[in-house]
Amino acid sequence: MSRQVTFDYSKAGSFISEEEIGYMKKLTLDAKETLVSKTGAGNDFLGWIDLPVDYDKEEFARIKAAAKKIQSDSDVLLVIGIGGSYLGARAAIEFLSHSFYNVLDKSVRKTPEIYFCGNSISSTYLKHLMDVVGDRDFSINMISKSGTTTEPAIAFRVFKEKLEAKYGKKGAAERIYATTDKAKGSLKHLSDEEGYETFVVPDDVGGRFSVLTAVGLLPIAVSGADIDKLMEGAASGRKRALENDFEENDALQYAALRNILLRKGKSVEILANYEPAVHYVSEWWKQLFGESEGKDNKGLFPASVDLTTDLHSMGQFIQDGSRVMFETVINIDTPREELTIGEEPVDLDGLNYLAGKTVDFVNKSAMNGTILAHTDGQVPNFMVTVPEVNEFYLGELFYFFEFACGVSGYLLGVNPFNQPGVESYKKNMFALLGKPGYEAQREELLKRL
Ligand SMILES: O=P(O)(O)OC[C@H]1O[C@](O)(CO)[C@@H](O)[C@@H]1O
Repeated sequence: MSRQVTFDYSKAGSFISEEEIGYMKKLTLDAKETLVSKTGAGNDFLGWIDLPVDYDKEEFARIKAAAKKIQSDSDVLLVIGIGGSYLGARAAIEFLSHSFYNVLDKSVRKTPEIYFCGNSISSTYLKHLMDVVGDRDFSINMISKSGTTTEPAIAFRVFKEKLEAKYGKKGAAERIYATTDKAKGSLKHLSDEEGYETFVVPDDVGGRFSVLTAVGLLPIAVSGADIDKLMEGAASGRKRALENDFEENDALQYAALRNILLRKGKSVEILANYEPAVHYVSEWWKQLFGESEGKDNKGLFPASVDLTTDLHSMGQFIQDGSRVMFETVINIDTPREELTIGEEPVDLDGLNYLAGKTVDFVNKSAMNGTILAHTDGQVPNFMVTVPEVNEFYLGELFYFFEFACGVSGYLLGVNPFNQPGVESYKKNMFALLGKPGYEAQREELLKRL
C-alpha cells in the first residue's frame, strides 16, 4: 500500500473492546450517512465535503497569480483574520515551512515574510508588528467571512492606514486582497468601493472548515507551498473517508473511538505532537473540534501539548493527575531534516551512548516511552501517523480531521456546523464599548462590573 496518513488505536486496546467498537460502528455509519446525504443539522454548511474535487478553478488560478504578485512586490505579507479565518493558513505555513521562515535570509527563502494579526486585540502586538514591517514593501490579505469581526477589523484599519500613507489610496488598493463573502458584509462592500481584489469564502463552508478555500490557500501559496499538492492530498483523504469500509476507514474509526472513550468518562482529548512545526495544526484542530462539538452542555474538551517540551510541565498532570483524558499523538514518521549525534573523546556529558544515533531516534524513543507510560497511567492512546512533511499529507490530514469531526458531531447528537456560544462575549463586548443598539445591556453589565 502506498504511504498515507493513518490512524492506529492498538495502544488503546486495553480500554476499548472489539465488542464496543462493533456497537459504535453501526452508529458511526449512520452518522456518516447523515453527513454525506446532507440530511442532518447544519446541512447548509457541508460545502467542504466536496471542496478537494469541486472547487472554483478560475479562482484557484487567481489565487496563484495573486500569490506571485505578492511574492514579487512585497517583503512582508500581513495576514489578518481570526479563528477559522486564521488558523488553517498558519497551521499549513508553520507545518510546511522552515522552522525559522521569517528570519531566514530573503535570498534563501525567496518569498515574503508572513505575519498574522487581527487574532487578538493587543495594541502592543500591533505596534510591535508595525516596527517589524518598518518602511518595507508590504501587502495585506484581509480575511473575514462575515466581514464584521472586531479583532481583524481593527487590525485592518491600522494597517490600511499605514499602507495608504505609504502608497496612496490607489497604490494601497493594489496591495490589499480581501477574502470574504461573495456578496454581503462590510468587507465586501469596502472592497467593491475601493477596488480590492476579492476572493470568496463560499456560503456553505464555515470558517473552521475553510482552510482549502481562498481563506487558507492564498497565504499558503504566498509562502511558496504547492497548493495543487495540498488539494490532491485532501482529495485522497476524501476518497478514503467516503469510500472505505469502516475497517479501513481511519476517519470513521477515529470518530467512533473518541466517542467510545467520551462515553466512558474520558472528557478531554489531548492532541500531542513531537515536532514544533505541528503546534499550529493542533491550534487549528482545537477550533475545529471545540466549536463543532462543544455545545448543548456536551463535547470532548480539545486540548493540546507540544512534546517533549510539555512533558516537563504538563507531563506530570497527564501521567498522574485526574484521569479524565485520552491522548491522540500526531506522529511525523520521517522528519524533514536529520542530525546524527557525534562522539566526544571524553564523555563528560554522558551522551556517548547515543553517538551515531540520530536525534529523531531519540525523539521517537521518547515518544514510544511516553505512550507506554501514559497508557500505564490510564491515559488511552491513539496515533495519527503522517508519513512525512509535505503538502499532500497535510491535505490528507486536514480532510481526515474535518470528516471525522462532522461524523463525530452527529454521533454526539449536536449540530457540528454552528457556533451559537461564540456570540455571548461579543454581545457583552459591544455593550461595554457603547456600540449603538446595545444600550440596555450596557447599563446591566456596568452594574455588575
Ligand atoms: O471570518 P469571520 O467572520 O471574521 O469569523 C472568524 C471566526 O469567528 C467566529 O465566527 C467566532 O467568532 C469563528 O467561527 C470564525 O472562524
